[in-house]
This record gives sequence, C-alpha cells and structure tokens, in this order.
Amino acid sequence: MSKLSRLIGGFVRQHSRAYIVSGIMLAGVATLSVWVPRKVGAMIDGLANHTLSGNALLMEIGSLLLIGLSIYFLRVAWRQILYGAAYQLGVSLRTRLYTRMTLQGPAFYQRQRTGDLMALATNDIDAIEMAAGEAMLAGFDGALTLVMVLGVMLLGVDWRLACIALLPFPLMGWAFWYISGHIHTASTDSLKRFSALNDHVQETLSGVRTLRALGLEQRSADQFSELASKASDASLRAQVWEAAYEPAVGLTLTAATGLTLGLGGYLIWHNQLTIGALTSFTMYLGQLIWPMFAAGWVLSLIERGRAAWQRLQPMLDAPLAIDDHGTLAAVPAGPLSLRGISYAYTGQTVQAISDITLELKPGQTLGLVGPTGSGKSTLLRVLLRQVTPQHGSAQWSGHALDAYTLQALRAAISWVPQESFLFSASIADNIALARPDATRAQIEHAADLAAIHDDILLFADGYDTQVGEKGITLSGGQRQRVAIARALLADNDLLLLDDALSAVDTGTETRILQHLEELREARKGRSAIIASHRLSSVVSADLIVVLRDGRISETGSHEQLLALDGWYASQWRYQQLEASLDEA
Ligand SMILES: Nc1ncnc2c1ncn2[C@@H]1O[C@H](COP(=O)(O)OP(=O)(O)OP(=O)(O)O)[C@@H](O)[C@H]1O
Repeated sequence: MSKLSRLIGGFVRQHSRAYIVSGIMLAGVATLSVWVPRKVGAMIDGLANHTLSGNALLMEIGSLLLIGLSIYFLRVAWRQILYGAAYQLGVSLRTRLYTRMTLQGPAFYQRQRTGDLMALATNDIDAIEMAAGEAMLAGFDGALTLVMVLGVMLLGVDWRLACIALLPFPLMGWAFWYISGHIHTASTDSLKRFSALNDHVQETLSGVRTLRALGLEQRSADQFSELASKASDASLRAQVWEAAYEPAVGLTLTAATGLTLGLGGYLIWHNQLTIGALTSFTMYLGQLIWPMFAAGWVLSLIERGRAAWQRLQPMLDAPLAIDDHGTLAAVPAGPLSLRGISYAYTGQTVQAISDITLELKPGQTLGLVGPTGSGKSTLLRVLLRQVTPQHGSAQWSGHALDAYTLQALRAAISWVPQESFLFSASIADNIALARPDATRAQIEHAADLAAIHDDILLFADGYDTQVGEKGITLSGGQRQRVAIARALLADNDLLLLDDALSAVDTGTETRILQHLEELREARKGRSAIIASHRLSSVVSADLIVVLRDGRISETGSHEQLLALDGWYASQWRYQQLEASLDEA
C-alpha cells in the first residue's frame, strides 16, 4: 500500500511554488519571533542599568509593534497561499474517486455501501487535505521555531540553562509517540462509524416510502440514534486522546520552567547571569509552547490523514470490475453471436446462465422469456459487458465484445432496465440524456413513439416539468415510458428492453411495440432484444428464446413455440385467460 507520505510528497512537488513561498514566509515569522525575547531582554537590562533613554525606549517599543504587525500579515498570507494549494489536493482526490466510481461495474457496487463511498468523498478526503495543508505547514513552522528557539537558547542566552531546561523533553517525546498510536486507532474507528451513519441516512432516504408504509419509522430512528451515539463516542475517544497532548506539553514546560528558574536564580545569585537574560530565556521557553502543541496537533492530523488514506486508497486502486482494453472504437453493423455462454455471479456456485448459444442478425428482434430468476437480465448484462462470462464467446460483427472499447460498445446499445432512473432535471432533459443536442421536436417524437407524449402534455410545465428528487414523481409506467423514449432518441443499433414494459397496460404496450416495429422497418439494421414476463411483448419477434434455470429450454417463433406445447404454450394460454378475465 502506498503511503500517505508518498501521496503528499508528490503533491508538494507538484505545488512546490506555493509550499516554498509559504515556507519562506514562515521562516520570516520564525526569525522575527525569535528576535523579540532578545530585544525585550536587552530592554530590561537597559532599564535596570539606566542606560536606556526615553527616546530609545519608545523606538524599541515601536520596532516591537512593527515586528508584531509583520508577523501577523505574514501568517495570514502563508495560510492563504498554502490552503489554496491544499484544497487542490482535495479536488484532485475527489475527482479521482468520482471518476473511478463512474467506471466501476455492478460487482464493485455490490461489495461497497453507498454511504461509505459518500463518507470517503467528504469526511475522509477532508482529513487527507488537512494532513497535506495544515499538518505540513504547522509541522514545518513548529520544527523551524523549535530549532531557532533552541539555537538561540543554547548559543545566544545561556547553554547551561538550555541543557537543564531540555531534561524533561525526552519524556514528552515518549508520551507523544504513545498518544499518536491511540489516535490512529481511534480515528480509523471514528471514520468507519461516520461511514455507517452516512450509510444509514442514505438508505433511509432512498427507502423512506417503504419505511413509512411498514411503520418502521421508530425502529429506523432508534437505529440511527444508536449509530449516531456510536459515531460520537468514537469521535470523542479520538478527541480525548488528542486532548492528552496538552497535559504532556504543560507538564514538560512546567518542569522545564521550574528547573530553569532554579538554575537561573542560582546563576543570578552568583552574578553569572543577568535578570534580562533570565527573562529572555523564560520568554523563549514560552515560545516552545507552540512547537510542542504543533507537534501534537501535526501528529494527530497525520494519524487522521493516514487512517483516511488507508480507507480511501483501496477504492482508488480497486481493479475495474470490467477490463477496458478493447481498441475498436466503433461497432460496425453485423450479427450478434453468442456461443456456449455461461456465467455464475461472484460467490455463487449455481450458474445464472448456462451454455447459451444464439444469433441475432441486424434488423431482427429477439424475444427473451422465462420464469422469474431464469437469467434474462443476466444475459443482457453479458451483452452490456456489465459481467464477464466464465465460459463461451460473445461476438458482435465478427469481433469479441471485449475487442471494443466499453464506450463504443455501450454507445451502440440502448438499454432500458427494469428500474429506470430519472435524474433531477426536466422531462425533456431526461429524454435527451444520451443526445443532449436533440431538438424539442425530436424529443417529442421519441416521447410520442414511447406513448408518453400525451401524459407529458397534461403536466403543468409539459416537457419542462421537473422530475427526480426535487420534482414530481412519475408513476412506474410513466417512468418506464420516459426511459423508452430516452432509448429511442439515442437510436442505437441494438435496443435492449429488460422487462421495460412491465408497468404499462397491455393496450399501451401494444402501441409501443407497434411503434418499435415501424421504426425498425424505417431504419433497416436496427435490432432489439425484448426480455419480458409478458409473452404478448414478444409475439411478433423473429425469434423467441425461453430460458429456464439459466438454460435455453425452447426456441422458435410464436407459432412454432405454441406448436411445441411446452412452457411457452402453457404460459401463453394462462396469460391469455388472465387477460380475458381482466377484460371481463
Ligand atoms: N448480483 C447478483 N448476485 C448474485 N446472484 C444474482 C445477482 N443478480 C441475479 N442473481 C441471480 O441470478 C439468477 C438470474 O437472475 P436474473 O436477474 O438474470 O433473472 P431474470 O430472469 O431476469 O429474473 P426476473 O424476470 O425476475 O427479472 C437468479 O437466481 C438471481 O438470484
């Protein structure tokens, strides 16, 4: 696993200018800060010895004020420059994660929880950003101040005082090491618990109607409250450990001050040290507070960043569920041919589809029917390359499906799944999703073919009606027809309908199917695969394939299958009877 330091190192190199400029400003701040106690010490000695005139004293005070102002402005400037750069790391990590997530296939999302991924994109990346910005600079600032202050204490004031003052520091080093280990564990736990909380919120919001319908609001609220208190406990544990730095610093500095005053008093008593020098020295000791706190703070930011990076990196590096090494950038017209295709989902011993062999010529329509769970959707997923079959070969126009780039393959297919997703946008924009340049007339034509045009006109804003999260809710059947309109507008070579008419009444279904047929007549070469429970959807298909337990059990035209008197024929009779009862 690559380390956080490597990630940050690469980032610092990339933004070296910002880091160098901030570093120089910080060095300026440190130099000015170190100068102050020496000036104050000299002033005190001057006052004590009556060698400082009133004018000189005013000048000294003025120059101290000037130094204070310069320190203030330099601090503001370096923070702005540095954070501007550090936020870029957040942007770049978020973009990397987002891009990776858009490329991942269903297998990846089956393993990951949405709330967790959202937490990674927000909370965890924030923690890494802090490690690259705040921690880097506070670390540099603290280290520089420490070296300069120690240097001045040792060489500029009194080496004996410096040596005695440093005695308690190794103990503080040990305490820091011990605390940071606990912070790492507590931070990992806290990030995980925040993810779980996020996940619960996401799932509740998606399934809020089901929750309400089943009267599970209270149970869900209780679960939320439990997760929230666990998340807050975990966060508190991390904070408690972080707070432990402060007493360690306080104790060390108190011990150092005590030792300094003891030795300082002795040296003054024996005329080996001036009062001004002891004042400077204790001021320098005070200046060590910041590097000490910085060290604690930096350690905790780095541990949080490391914990976040350990969670984020596997997501960024997770191999794509579907490899995309094809080179052909377009799918030419030609037959689709499957030979002995078998596929079992990850972790499943039973194959979802077994030994599927079939051929679809350009312009043909294939009907795919079978009981629920018989493998219809899985077969369509193979064509979309959402899953990779373990056995057999799938070719389109003479090339294996994986010889095409995923982009090319999917651009040649219009897929309408069982549950279509509508984005938070207008109906027109939802239909034009695959063809944003489509004119309103083209959009309306596609909607007309999908038998949704009249429904849309009934909405107050017509095609501009907002749907999705912030808009109106379409009925299941309306949603399916908007999705079909979307697919028809895309006008690709192969149309896959996966039970896409299940929520539409039979009359509307017949109208849509008729439109599809007219469309295929008008545009030669367009093929379609219609997977459906309802046999009326596939009656006029050129070839109907019946799947049972993942295997092809019957094939033929509607008439041939009726003559075969197998599953198809008995299902047909049953569905016809059901339809006539419905009409009666
Ligand atoms: N992601 C998955 N992981 C594991 N098993 C799966 C997954 N998706 C589907 N299956 C299993 O594969 C088999 C075929 O499912 P598939 O969805 O292809 O059937 P289907 O014919 O489309 O069913 P339906 O008509 O109910 O939509 C079923 O046994 C199903 O439980």
